[in-house]
This record gives sequence, C-alpha cells and structure tokens, in this order.
Amino acid sequence: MLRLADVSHTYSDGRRRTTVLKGIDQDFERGTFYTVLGPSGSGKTTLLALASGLENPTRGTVSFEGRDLTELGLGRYRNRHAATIFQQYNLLTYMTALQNVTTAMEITGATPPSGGRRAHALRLLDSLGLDRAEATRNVRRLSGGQQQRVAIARALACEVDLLFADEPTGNLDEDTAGGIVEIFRELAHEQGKCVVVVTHSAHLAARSDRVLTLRRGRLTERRADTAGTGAPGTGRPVRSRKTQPTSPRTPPETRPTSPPTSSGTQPTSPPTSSGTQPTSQPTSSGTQRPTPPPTPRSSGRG
Ligand SMILES: Nc1ncnc2c1ncn2[C@@H]1O[C@H](COP(=O)(O)OP(=O)(O)OP(=O)(O)O)[C@@H](O)[C@H]1O
Repeated sequence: MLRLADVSHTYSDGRRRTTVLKGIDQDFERGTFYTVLGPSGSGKTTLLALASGLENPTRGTVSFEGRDLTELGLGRYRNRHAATIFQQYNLLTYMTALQNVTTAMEITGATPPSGGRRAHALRLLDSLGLDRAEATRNVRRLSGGQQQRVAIARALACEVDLLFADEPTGNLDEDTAGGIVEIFRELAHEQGKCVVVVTHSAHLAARSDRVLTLRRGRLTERRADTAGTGAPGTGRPVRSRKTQPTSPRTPPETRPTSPPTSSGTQPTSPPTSSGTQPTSQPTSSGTQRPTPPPTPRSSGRG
C-alpha cells in the first residue's frame, strides 16, 4: 500500500547537514497496526512526516499504491489517503468537537456515506465515546483523552486509508491511553486501515502487529514474538477475531493524569488538507517543519 524505497533524509541548517534517515526500505500494508520506536532524535517524526506526505525525502521515493507521491501530489495524497494525528491534537480551540470534525470534512471535501456531514460527524464522535453534549462542547472544555478522540474522529472523517499518529498517548493516563490503542487496533483489524504510530511506549508497541525500530538512521523490525500480539516468530500481522461490531464503542471516560494544557489545544492555524495537519509542525529541535498550504478538493472523493 505505502512503500518507502531507499529513503534518506538530510536536514541542512546553514553549513551543517544532518542525515537523519539512511536508505530506508519499508512497506506498510492495509489492515496492519505498526509502531515505530527509537531513541529521542532518531528521526521518528521525520519518518512520519515523509510517510504522511508532509515533506519529500531528500533521496529515494515514497509511493502510495504504486504511485510516487511527488507524481500523485503531496496535497492530494494527504487529502484523500492519509491523515495525521499530532501529539498536541491541533484542534481548533474556538470550535466545538463537532465543528472540528465537520470543518475537516468541508476542507477535504469528504462525502459522508449517508446523511449530512453533521450527522456523520456525530456518529463518528459517538462511536469514539463522545456523546452529543460532549460533541457540542468547546474542545477546551474536554479532557485530554476526549480531545485525543476528537482528533481521531477528525482524521477518520476524512475517510483515509492511512492513519499516522505521533505519540498519541504521550499525555494520557494508562486507562485512556489503553482505550486509544484499542481504537487503533480496531481501525486496522476491522476497518482494514493501515495505522502507523510513533511512540516511546513499549506497552503501546506490544499491542501493535509490527514493531519497527529506528536507530542511527536505519529501520529494523523486531520479531513479533517479542512484540506481544503478532504471531510468534512470523513478524506477520494478526487479524482480530472479534465478532462484535466496531461501533458504537465506548473508550474509558477517564481523565488524563494532568489536565489538558493550552498547548494541547492551541492550533497554530486551521486544519489543512487532511484536516489534521497544522501549517507547521514543531520538531524536536524546536524548529518548524514547513508544510504545504491546504488544497481543498474541488469535487467529491475520487
Ligand atoms: N527542520 C529541521 N532542521 C534541522 N534539523 C532537524 C529538523 N527537524 C528535525 N531535525 C533533527 O533531526 C533529528 C531527528 O528529529 P526527529 O524529530 O525526527 O526525531 P524523533 O525521533 O521524532 O525525536 P523525539 O523522539 O525526541 O520526538 C534530530 O536530531 C533533530 O534535531
């Protein structure tokens, strides 16, 4: 589905050049939940930025279903196929949860399967455990875990095949984080999405199908028997055997250990193409990653 072929990435900072990723070859498949581990500064966020179409690699190709993203167009790819959930959610804090979701649908031109955008957004939020009162509340008055679920609903509303998340449980308590991880598993195993999550959490990695580790610019895969849920020794994803329907499900309504901070809710700008991406993304070095401007669809999904 998504292929990184001989991908390298070098940042140039004045006269200094830092090669963060070195010749990465990796396929990401449908119906699979991946986690990417690695020490701080190893390039996990950079890898996510390239895979999610926020940036082009300085060498190599990223292709979606056989088409190079530069040929497909990064904006088009993000609009139609990939959504990113950021650690700080990047919600629009002057809006309700519902408005955050419907605005993303408007920007990306996502067409709801039935009913209007509002009804679809309410259904999505409900399936993630946010009732109507919570859905119509300003997002600043929601807990960290609820805001995270709004960010997930917003990504899902754009009906993409690929879901990327950067440290999605970093600010959450154990129960809430566990609920979010189960949502990722269901999205992969029951809705056939490809979910790629960057994390420092060994617990989260243990719930994923395939665990990739980034170290010194190289990506390696840990055997599934040490990852927790994969078939022992095969490294292959394990499909969920659950029989109950996906929706509605209700993740735990616990609050984060620390209250949501303003940084967890302050967007730097309105959502762009996928409805989930800010115009710039802070990096570990404190600099801003440039991201392209929004490219709204002219018509329905194609
Ligand atoms: N825009 C940039 N310009 C220059 N260097 C950058 C830029 N963005 C990131 N880097 C550098 O690239 C390296 C990898 O950064 P990245 O954010 O991808 O790492 P990470 O593994 O996600 O780190 P963390 O786990 O701390 O979030 C770091 O050394 C960082 O300083």
